[in-house]
Formats: sequence, structure tokens, C-alpha cells
Amino acid sequence: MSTTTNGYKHLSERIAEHTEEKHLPGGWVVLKFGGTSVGKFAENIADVVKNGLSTHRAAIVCSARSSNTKLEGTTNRLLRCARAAEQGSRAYEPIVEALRVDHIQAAKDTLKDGAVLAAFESEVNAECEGLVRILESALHLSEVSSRTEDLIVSRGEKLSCRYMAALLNDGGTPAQYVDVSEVFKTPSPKKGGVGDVFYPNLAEALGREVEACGDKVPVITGFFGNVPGGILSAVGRGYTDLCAALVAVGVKAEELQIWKEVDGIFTADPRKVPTARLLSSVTPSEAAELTFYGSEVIHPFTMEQVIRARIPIRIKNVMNPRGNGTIIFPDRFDDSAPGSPTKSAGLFRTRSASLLSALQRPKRPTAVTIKHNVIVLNVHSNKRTRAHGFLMNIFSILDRWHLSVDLISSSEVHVSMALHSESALLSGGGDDEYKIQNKDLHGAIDDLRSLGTIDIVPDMAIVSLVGKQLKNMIGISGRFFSVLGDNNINIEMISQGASEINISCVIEEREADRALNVVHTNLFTFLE
Ligand SMILES: Nc1ncnc2c1ncn2[C@@H]1O[C@H](COP(=O)(O)OP(=O)(O)O)[C@@H](O)[C@H]1O
Ligand SMILES: N[C@@H](CC(=O)OP(=O)(O)O)C(=O)O
Repeated sequence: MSTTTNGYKHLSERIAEHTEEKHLPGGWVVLKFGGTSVGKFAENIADVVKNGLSTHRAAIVCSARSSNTKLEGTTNRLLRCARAAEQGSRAYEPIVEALRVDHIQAAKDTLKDGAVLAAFESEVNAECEGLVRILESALHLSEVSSRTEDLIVSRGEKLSCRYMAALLNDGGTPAQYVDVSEVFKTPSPKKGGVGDVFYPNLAEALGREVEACGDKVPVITGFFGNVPGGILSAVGRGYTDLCAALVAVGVKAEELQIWKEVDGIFTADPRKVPTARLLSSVTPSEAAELTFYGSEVIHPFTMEQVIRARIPIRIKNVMNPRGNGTIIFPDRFDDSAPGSPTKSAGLFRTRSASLLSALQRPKRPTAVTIKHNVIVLNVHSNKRTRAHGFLMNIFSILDRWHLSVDLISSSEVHVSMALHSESALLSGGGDDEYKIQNKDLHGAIDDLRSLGTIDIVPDMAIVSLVGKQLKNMIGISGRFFSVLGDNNINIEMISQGASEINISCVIEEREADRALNVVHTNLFTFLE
């Protein structure tokens, strides 16, 4: 049997192996497991997969291992290797060694069969040697292109999936490691975005890879293909959710399951609001809005692909597999979902409550969420341009510096914008001693000064009320803002109306958790 250099069998060979496969019952269910789940609950994952096989065919997609938190996880460590190499430092060597030892230790702790363990050890050694060779080239060039960064980051998913495949095989569930990091080999990725056919073609290619595994459970690297511009800039962290979505579309799955360490989507972050309730279902638009505004339960790009193919997404808990979780699927009231029967193609839209929505009882918001690490950027015009030119100039400067705005509120001569950045400012200690450490923000502020006076309000957070029924809840904005006011929480900026399912405002970061709790107590619990 011929194999690729890394021991991975070609697609044609795997198809040939399974010409007489006997199919398992049921249709496909695609299960995605995040990095902390693979790191902490690998044996639970093996049980979930094994138990599910009695009712459906399963394909699993995994992220890179995080033994504790995502911050200390494999992907972050690989990114540190890349940064070291481009700065001409060999500081990546101990990091790669630690990754190698971690993966082998995890296998020693869980695998029973000596032969499976030995095979896994040599796979890990080969992956790590390959990684060091890539980092050495980057070191000599003092450069890490987006393609090289992708090659480095992809090792995380390769290692974790080799481990999960070994664990499943060791426990008696025949599994097949499937590396999809090179599904689209050539042409090499071009800059300039992803066209309309890119994801549908990728989904088809992924579907073929999965089908070729026959009765074995495919264990698919969540790092997929050569995305134009590089996976980290085109898709961003959390790309494994999108990979799982594309696999689900490719195999026409009955369901896509995103397994987390939380029971599903709650009315508020359950770690911060003890009275938060689990939601049995939310619409894709609500899930997207919640994700964007701080409840990062699922990558925002996941919804579009799967919902267009009418595949439901279920969020489930790896620590509580019996729970039903939360299902994300358009309901007949979700007129913003792609392909929704109630979506109107017309230009004009009436604001009056639709008959369908009016039938719903009781009306209530779906969830409340907080986005942290926000700054408010105020621009007061110097009146040298008319208002429409003013806004256009602001947006072209932000675009030039790759800054995106989360919320905006404007008058003819004043614009307030809330921007999210993990590392925008560096606190110097005293109240007024902040330094702008993000070079894009720095550049944008310098350019914006040509339009007027600029000031920045640091340490803010966005609190958002999300729900498909908000548009029909007369007085809800008033109640939302009064609850904050009654609890002495000052509102810096308000934005409502751009999305019918979201009312947001900006408050001080130090009030964020209190705001979440008072809004939840006053606008959710009395509706039980
Ligand atoms: N409305 C919400 N419902 C459920 N989880 C939420 C919500 N808002 C925020 N969260 C947080 O999102 C995280 C969900 O995922 P989890 O699997 O624990 O982490 P990870 O994203 O690292 O895989 C949890 O930390 C949870 O506290
Ligand atoms: N490992 C990648 C991709 C990913 O999807 O992660 P997770 O599923 O653990 O959020 C990252 O950290 O970004």
C-alpha cells in the first residue's frame, strides 16, 4: 500500500479499500470538538462517538488540543513559534518540544495498546520534525508569510486528530485520520478574498474525503485547505467550526453537532449569571448576533453554510452528553434567515408587527450578552466637509487601517464608534495615562485628526439584548435602558435599529458583569 510521506493514505486508496463497505445505520452526523474538550475530555469524546454509532454514521472534526485554556493551547503556542522564527529567534525549539511531550504524555495516559501507542509516538515525532523544518526556513528568511503561518498552525489539528484517531482505534471504534489541510493543493492561495464558489467546492471536496473512509469514523483535521489570504485572516480563530459546517454540507448530514463544555446557549453567560436558563432553540440570526456580541459559542461563519443546506446545528455538552442542548435552526418567524420562506425580496418593509409574530406568546428577549475590550472613538468634525463626505472619509480611513466598527451613532458633525480590540490600549497606571499600542489604531487616529478633534473613551463594554421578538415588544428599549439607569449604570452610547433583533449600548467595563445580571433579573426572570 503506497502512502504519502506522512503516512496518510491517498483518497483513491481509501476509496478502493472500501468498495465492499457495509454502511452503518442512519445518515451522517458531523460532530465537532473544541481544543479544550480534546485536551480535557478525550475519553468522553470517544464514548460519545461510540454510543452514537448505533443510530447514525459519525464524522468527527477536532481542534488543536488545549490542556487547560485556549490561551495556553496548542494553536497559541504555534503562533508564538511563528513570531519567534520571524524575529530570528530559536525560542520555538522548547515550545515544539513541549508540544511533542504533551501529546505523547496524553497518549501514554489513555492508550492501552502498546502498538497503537508506538505508532502514535512516531507520528508525533514526524509531525514535530516537519514543523521544526518549516520554522527553520522561516528563521533563515526572517519572514512568516500567511501560507507559512497556515502550515505552522495546521500542525495543531494534525496532532490532535492523530491522537483522537489513535484513542478511538484503541477503544475498539475503527477510525481513520483524515488530513484536510491540503484538500486544495494548487493553485497556491491568492490574496483578495473568497469567491462565491470557494466554500461550496470545498464542501464537496471534504464530502468526498469523508465518504472515502467507508465504515471507519473519519477524524478530520479542523484546519482545512488553502483559504485565499490565509485561514487566520480570512476566517479567524475558531475556524474548526466552519470546517465542520463544510463537512456537514459535503456529506448532506442530518445534523451538525458542536460539542462544548457548556449545555448549550443560555439566556446569559451561565458562568456569570447563575439564574440563566438553557434555550432549547435559537434562530441562526440570533446565534450570529450573540456570537458577534460576546457569547462566543459558535464561529459566526458556521451558520450561513449549514442553514442554506437546511442542516440543523445542535450545541451539546461533552460533560453532559445526555442533555438535548440547543438547536440552531430557522423557525417560521425568522424572516432574516437565508432561504427562509417568510423572507421578503422587496425593497420596502413595514414596521408593523406581522401576524405570525403577533401569534407568539409570551414575547421576551432571547438572551443578553456582553462584549468586552471595547473603546469608544469620538470624532468631532472640523466642518471642512459636508456630513456625507465626513462619514465617507471616516470609513475609508478605518478601512485603510483594517479597523471594523461594532456600533456607531452619528449626527451631522459628531460620530461615536465602538471598536473591539484585545490589545488597543496599554494602561500606564494613572487615570489618564493610556498609550495606544495597536499600530492600526494609532495610524487611524493620526489620519482621523485631519477630519476633526478625536477623543477615546477606554475600558468600555457593549451590552446587547438579542431576540427575534424584540421588534414586536413595544417599550422594550425603554425598559432596557431604565434598568441600567435605575441601577446607576451610565450609558455612554446607544445603538438600536440597524438590526431588528439587537438593542445595544456601551457602558463602562467595570460595570459589565453587574449590568448582565441586572438586565437578566429584570427582563428575563419575571417572564418565567
Ligand atoms: N449565552 C451564552 N450561553 C452559553 N455560553 C455562553 C453564553 N455567553 C457566553 N458564554 C460562554 O461561552 C463559553 C462556551 O464555550 P466553552 O466550550 O466553555 O469554551 P470554548 O469556546 O473555549 O470551547 C463558555 O465559557 C460560556 O461561559
Ligand atoms: N485551534 C484553532 C481552531 C479552533 O477552532 O479552535 P476551538 O474549536 O478550540 O475554538 C484555534 O484555536 O483558533
